[in-house]
Amino acid sequence: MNHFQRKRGVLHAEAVPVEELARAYGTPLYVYSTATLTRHWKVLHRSLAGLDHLVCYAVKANSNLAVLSLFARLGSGFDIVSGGELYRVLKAGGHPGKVVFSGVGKRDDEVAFALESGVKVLNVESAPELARISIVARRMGLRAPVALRVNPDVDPKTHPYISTGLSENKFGVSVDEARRLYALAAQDPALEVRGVACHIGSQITTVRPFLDAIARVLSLVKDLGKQGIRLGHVDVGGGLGITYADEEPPHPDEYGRAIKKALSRFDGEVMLEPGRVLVGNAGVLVTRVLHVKESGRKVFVVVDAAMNDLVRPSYYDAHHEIEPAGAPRKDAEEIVCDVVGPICESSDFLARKRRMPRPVRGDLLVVRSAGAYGFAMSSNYNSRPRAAEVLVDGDGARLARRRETYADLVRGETPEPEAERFRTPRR
Ligand SMILES: Cc1ncc(COP(=O)(O)O)c(C=O)c1O
Ligand SMILES: N[C@@H](CCCC[NH3+])C(=O)O
Repeated sequence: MNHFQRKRGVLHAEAVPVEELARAYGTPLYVYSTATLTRHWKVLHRSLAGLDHLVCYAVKANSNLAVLSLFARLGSGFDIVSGGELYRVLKAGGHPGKVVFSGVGKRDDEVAFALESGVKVLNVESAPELARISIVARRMGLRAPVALRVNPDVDPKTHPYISTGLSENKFGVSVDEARRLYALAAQDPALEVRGVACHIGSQITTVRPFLDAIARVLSLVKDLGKQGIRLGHVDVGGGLGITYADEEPPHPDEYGRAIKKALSRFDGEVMLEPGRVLVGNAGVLVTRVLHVKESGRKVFVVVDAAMNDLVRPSYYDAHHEIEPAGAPRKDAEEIVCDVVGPICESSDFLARKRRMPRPVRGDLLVVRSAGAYGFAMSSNYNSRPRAAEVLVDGDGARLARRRETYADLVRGETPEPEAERFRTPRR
């Protein structure tokens, strides 16, 4: 369920017509719904009721401060993959004790920042990383709370770029290696073994791969218990898919209940790292039509949003529904077109071979399901300032991040006289 619905033919974000938001904030524009974000988080949280659990929202999906602060107020934890994400979570009022730090490569300064902030746990993805974290913690006179991210070698049947739980992927350690590393970590005074984590991929549309992964993780937990290594939590990662077109992923409630059942006998805390399922359908990208260009037999609808604003179609050939924000024009002919941006790459498209009523210059189009990995993956390519983001709440909206200005684009590019100069040390 999301709160982007048509009323009298006009698309609304909650009670606000999207056209009004575009007039007020300009395009391209990301619009998020507070009601949808809240509802999604609560549904997942409640589906695990009765189980000691923590929902750690995966910040990478949408790291807007207003979104993070909304989740923080709901009591959410956070899954981060960089020092920058930790900084954002803290700025947004997130509790460091509910933060899990994932990722295959953490710099020493990022590990130190996490340890001094008091994060809940660092998910460790290799033997050298475990050794390095131990060194940093020892230097700081601290014990680092760690979990190993196990790669359970199950096929999540998703796009290869976002599959992470196969042995050929760079993520995590095998179950066998985990056994060896837990034994090492348990002996290391600079490390405190807290739990185990796994994350098998993203946009997964059946429960089965999650359950297979959990079964493997639980068998590891049992074996370690026999060796006297008790794990206090199991983190099942994120990855639950959403409907972009005709996918039929399990409802978050069904997914939550399945996880709860699979882990009902586990005596400890269960953690989740959902990203897309919480924010994906809570956001849209609004863009204005610049031209309708006919070229031979092809029709290109040229809009003011581009691959720098939403890279998913170019990058994964991902499908996003696109529809007019206003009431459909009665006399408009149906066309098959490519919806493209102004960037000089042929891969700059938001949709290809898409059937829609022929728009005219100035019309607003809404790209659906853009709340996850939308703005978060945007860039300044072609020196395009990044779009504004607004958070709608009932019949109002507030700016969650202002549109970048041209000045923002060159900020940090120091003019020559003050430029920091690097000198090679004298030999
Ligand atoms: C370690 C980790 N946790 C959580 C997530 C969130 O995934 P999703 O947005 O598919 O829920 C990801 C991204 O796939 C991830 O790499
Ligand atoms: N960026 C991907 C998801 C990656 C998940 C991160 N581990 C997407 O847009 O679908």
